[in-house]
Amino acid sequence: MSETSGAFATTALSGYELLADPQLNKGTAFSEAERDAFDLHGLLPPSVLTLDEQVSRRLQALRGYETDLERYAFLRELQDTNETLFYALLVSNLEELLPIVYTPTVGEGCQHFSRLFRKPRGLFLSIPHKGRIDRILAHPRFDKVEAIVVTDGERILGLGDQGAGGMGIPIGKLALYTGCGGLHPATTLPILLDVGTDNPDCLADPLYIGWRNERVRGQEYDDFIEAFISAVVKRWPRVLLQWEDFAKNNATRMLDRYRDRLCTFNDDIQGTAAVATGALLAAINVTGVPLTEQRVAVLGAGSAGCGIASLIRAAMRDAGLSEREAATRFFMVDRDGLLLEGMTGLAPFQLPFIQNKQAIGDWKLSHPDKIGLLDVVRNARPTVLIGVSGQAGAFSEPIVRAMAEANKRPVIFPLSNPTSREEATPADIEAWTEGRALIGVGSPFPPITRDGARFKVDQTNNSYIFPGVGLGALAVGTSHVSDGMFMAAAKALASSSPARDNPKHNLLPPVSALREVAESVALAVALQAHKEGLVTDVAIDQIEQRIRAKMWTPGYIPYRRTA
Ligand SMILES: O=C([O-])CC(=O)C(=O)O
Ligand SMILES: [Mg+2]
Repeated sequence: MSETSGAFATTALSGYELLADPQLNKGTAFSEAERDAFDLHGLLPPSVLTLDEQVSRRLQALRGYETDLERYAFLRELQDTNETLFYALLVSNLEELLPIVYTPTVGEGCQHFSRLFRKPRGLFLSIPHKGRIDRILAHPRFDKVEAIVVTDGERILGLGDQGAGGMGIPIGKLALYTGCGGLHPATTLPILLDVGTDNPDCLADPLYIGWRNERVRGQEYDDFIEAFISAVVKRWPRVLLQWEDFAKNNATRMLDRYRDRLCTFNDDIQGTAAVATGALLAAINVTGVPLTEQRVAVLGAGSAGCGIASLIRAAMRDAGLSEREAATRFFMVDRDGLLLEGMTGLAPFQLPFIQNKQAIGDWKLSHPDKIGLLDVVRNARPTVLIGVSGQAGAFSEPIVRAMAEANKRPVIFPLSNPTSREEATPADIEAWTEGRALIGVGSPFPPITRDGARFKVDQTNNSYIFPGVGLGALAVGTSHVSDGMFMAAAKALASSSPARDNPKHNLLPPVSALREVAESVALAVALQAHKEGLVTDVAIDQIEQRIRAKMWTPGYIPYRRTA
């Protein structure tokens, strides 16, 4: 184990052991003095490089690969070899590397996880080892853990059940916690809860690395989650735990069950809601249509879709709409069409957003028994269309054209991930709306041409929110993560919108500015937590300083050897 004290760190590791520790390894950047002290001569080539030199060497190697999956594997290997270098490379090339470390390539990384697995990172907690969770968490390696991202791999992006391969997602999310939110890598821990998989390809794959079993459900599943959360809270009482890519019913159930017990949130429900709400608030500056006059159609009425609707509804109430009136502004479309009064099989979290039959009594319908998105757009004339359905192409030309007919500046956010699952491409939306739409996409796309110039479409991804929420929550040690904190995050994002100064500019800051975005989101979130009484031991005038102090910038510090 190592100890850091300001200008230097001490460790008892030496030789190969030191080089094999990704948190301590500096590779060719170990100085002559360190090579003397830690018996590294001969194990390293003689030339001593700087971190900058290492970064440019790695960048060159990275660019030489043919596919993004190869680049993903290269970066994962680097992360498991030398974390400081990995983060120095990431932070100085966010725009280029985020699509590899994170969405969309991380999705492929999950699909190929069993092939790519090299070294252990994070924890795999599986049903057969339920009785051992305490012992596994007890390892001193995890003493510094403050932030956990956990998945059970059942709904990985829009790619469905990836079983243990889902581990790629917590690893990728935490890379952003450090790269954008500045949390020290030693404080982060990715966890995969291996409760089996119902993906037949995984089950049939002789090289599948997960627990080869159908998914455990019902009471046994709930008991396992309970054992996990109890062990986590016992080991790290103040930990921040982010739920990621759980299937819709479990996502909402677990959030409801545990949000009062620890400092926790669900990124797909709350993070996605905050980025969508922030981008919508920014769009209002451009369209001039106030929140109180917005109507919102959402394709995909799962936990993410209903999370978005909840936060926008809360913003509408803040803007002066009554609870009742605000509730009528949402048109949620799922597999069986528009969520409507009298439908059976609705989940509790969908109930606040069902339309009543009277309200749609005069609609002209092409399919009265199942009201699809096109009928919704033609009749309800929404001002905003959001997709979290995972269905590529679901925003068809007639649907997008109907949005353009109903609105001078339609707001269209196909947010499904990865790129292959997006409801429409920015280029198509641009063409079908004669360039009038305000577009936000979940995954990165190549720039479109607008007014004769290249225009980068906003990646309206929860990466604009969760690193800042985590940073803000941890910097002030908030006991819980409230809905108000996500509203504060959304508003902070909207207030950093480049479109505020010029309506032709983007709704969101560029990906290259995600570190600054995280810092301002963190400040808003921490101030809100303070206002809600969720912070007990940090004075309000210390908050900004706490956040800054918590942000680690990747760099090497000298080592001294202990016995
Ligand atoms: O990971 C992302 O890019 C956004 C997200 O949470 C999801 O799609 O599940
Ligand atoms: Mg997710």
